[in-house]
Order: sequence, then structure tokens, then C-alpha cells
Amino acid sequence: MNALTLPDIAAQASRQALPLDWVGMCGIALPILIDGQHLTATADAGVSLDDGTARGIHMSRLYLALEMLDQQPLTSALLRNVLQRFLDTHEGLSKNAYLRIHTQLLLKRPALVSPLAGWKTYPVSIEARLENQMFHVELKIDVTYSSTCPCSAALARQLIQQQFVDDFANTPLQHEAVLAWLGSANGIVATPHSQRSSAQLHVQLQGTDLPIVDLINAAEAALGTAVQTAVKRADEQAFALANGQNLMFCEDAARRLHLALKRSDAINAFHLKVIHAESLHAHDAVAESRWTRASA
Ligand SMILES: Nc1nc2c(ncn2[C@@H]2O[C@H](COP(=O)(O)OP(=O)(O)OP(=O)(O)O)[C@@H](O)[C@H]2O)c(=O)[nH]1
Repeated sequence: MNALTLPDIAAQASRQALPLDWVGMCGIALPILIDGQHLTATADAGVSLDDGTARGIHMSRLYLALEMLDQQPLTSALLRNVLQRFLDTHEGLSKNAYLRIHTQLLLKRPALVSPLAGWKTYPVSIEARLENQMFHVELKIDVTYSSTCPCSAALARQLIQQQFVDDFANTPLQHEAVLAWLGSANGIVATPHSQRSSAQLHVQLQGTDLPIVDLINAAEAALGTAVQTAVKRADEQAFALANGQNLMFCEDAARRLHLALKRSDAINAFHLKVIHAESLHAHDAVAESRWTRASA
């Protein structure tokens, strides 16, 4: 038997003539190249099946087009070429092409004080589509950070003041005694609660850039207290200071990110969501914000 004799079911006519919005494959394993790193990724590749009479699309043609992603750095232009290949190989069948790529970007982050550094992963999804000949790219990025509750900090300060009044009532203040009191657990009787928090950024890009690392850096700079990697005591102390100077509700975090993302020329629109996994509650504090460029 040779290839010519193999039955080709996809080429048959469909019993129910009905176009479909998306047909393809999800969870395809592939390596991609971002920021000089070869990363493990999974891809969802699909096309619309506009010819409702066709039984099926040609899955293998989509799969083989993904080979373009193996060696070249991931750029908007490359994504567009892959999508165009999807359409070129489905002429007469499909008008729209879709590609989602999920990966974990690894970035090396320096410690706050010590000369150490360590790796952090950032879940990243890249969604590209070629619809009615219009090309769109969207990025989804998760960034984790620490947030300390400003209300809890104020309440803790009040308790410390109260303790000071109690401990030093009717006592002439002596510098050394106050210093020792400040360094004791008896003096600093309360601490504010803080939590590991995450920002989910979903941005629609304009132009030809795929500014994944820039966006992560901008988000972490706006938040101020990104989760750390290698930590010695000096780093932990610097982190405690950074948190104390960076008290924030989830609303504060959402507003800061909103302003930071809006400043990026690469972004056309965004939807962001911040989740503070409260240690005060068993539930989360959450804020969301959207923006679309006026000219979009
Ligand atoms: N369309 C379609 N194909 C499927 C599905 N599940 C598995 N396949 C298989 O995907 C394989 C690749 O399909 P094609 O790309 O059409 O393969 P081909 O006919 O050898 O390739 P071409 O000659 O390029 O058309 C076939 O063996 C299909 O049976 C499905 O749900 N839909």
C-alpha cells in the first residue's frame, strides 16, 4: 500500500454542512526561544473551518507549521508568519487562524543587598490571531509580589503607641531605655499582616514588539515589592523595610499597575487583575482594571 491509497477522511464532504469557529489541536509540546532562552512550551493551534461542507481541517499542516517556532526568537513577525502558513495550507477552507502558546519564562533576579541572585518563573501566554486579514497579539503574564495591609499597619502602630504609653508612663525618657524597648518584642507588640499576591496582566499589543521582559520589569517596578529569590538576612531586612515603605491595598496595586501599563507605547489595551491572598481572611482581596487606547 502507498500513500496514494490511504483513505483521506478530512477531504470528504461533511454530512452536516456547518462552518466551525475553531478547529485544531491543544497542548502541543514544543520548544520556543524567548529572550535568548530555549523554553518548554505548549501550543494550541487552530483555524476556522469556514467551508461548512468540508469534513475536516488538516491537522498535520498546522502541526508542521509550528516547526518555524523551534529555532528563531519569538517575535510578532514570526507569529504572523506561522498563522499565515496555517491559512496558506487551508486555502478555501479557513479564513481565520489562531495560535496560543503557554510557557514559563525564567528570569534571574538579584538579591536586594547581598551579591546573590536566583531564578524566578513567570507564567506567560501569548495569543496571536489572524482574523479577516487583521493580525492581533495578546500577552498574559502573572507577576507575584508581597503586599502589606496599610490598615493593619496603622492598627499595629496604634498598639505600639499604646504600649509605649503604658510602659513609659510617669517615667523620664532615657534614650537607651527607649532604644532597648524599640528592639524588644515587648515594645513592638503588633505587626501588620502581609501576603503573597499576584497580578494577572492581559495586554493587547500594538506594533511589532513582543515586550514580555519589559512588561514584567515595569509591573515589578510599579508594585515595588516583587517576590525575592536568593535571600540572606541582610536581604530579608531590606525586604522588610521595602514592605514597610510600600503598604498597599489591592486597589493601590491595581491603580499602580494601571498607570504603569498605560505608559507603555507597545500596549493598545489591557485588563489587569490583582489578587491579594489575604492572611487576615480565608478569602482573597481582588481588584481589576481595564483600559483601551483612545485611538484603538
Ligand atoms: N480533521 C481531523 N483530523 C484528525 C482528527 N483526529 C485525528 N486526526 C488525524 O490527523 C491526521 C492528519 O490529518 P491531515 O493533515 O489531513 O493528514 P494528511 O491527509 O496525511 O495530510 P495532507 O496530505 O497534508 O492533507 C489524520 O490522520 C487525521 O485522521 C480530527 O478530529 N479531525
